Amino acid sequence: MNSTAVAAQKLVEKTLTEKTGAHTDEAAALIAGARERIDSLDDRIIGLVQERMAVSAVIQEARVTSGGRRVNLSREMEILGQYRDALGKPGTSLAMTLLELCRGRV
Ligand SMILES: O=C(O)C(=O)C[C@]1(C(=O)O)C=C[C@@H](O)C=C1
Repeated sequence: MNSTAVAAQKLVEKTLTEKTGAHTDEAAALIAGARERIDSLDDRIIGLVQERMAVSAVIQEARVTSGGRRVNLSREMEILGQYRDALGKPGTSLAMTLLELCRGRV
């Protein structure tokens, strides 16, 4: 590497360190790699949420078309319990947000 390349590389490293909040290059590299995995997981989670919304709409449409109510509270209680059992109290909030996204899309 010539001196310009070394200077450019240093600039990149400094930026990476600043971006991650790490105090060593090693930690900055680890964090950058892990953030890529998180971005990929978040993409998949968003896709799954969108898929859940579509499936929920099919159920609600069938129920409403058959003369029933769009919302089914006993089923919502089951879902809230499942998330709370798996994730603790914040799981309940997550499930409520998911149900809010899924309700009313018929
Ligand atoms: O399972 C159902 O009966 C649904 O309508 C799906 C769903 C959900 O998104 O999980 C949505 C609305 C209901 O109030 C309960 C649950």
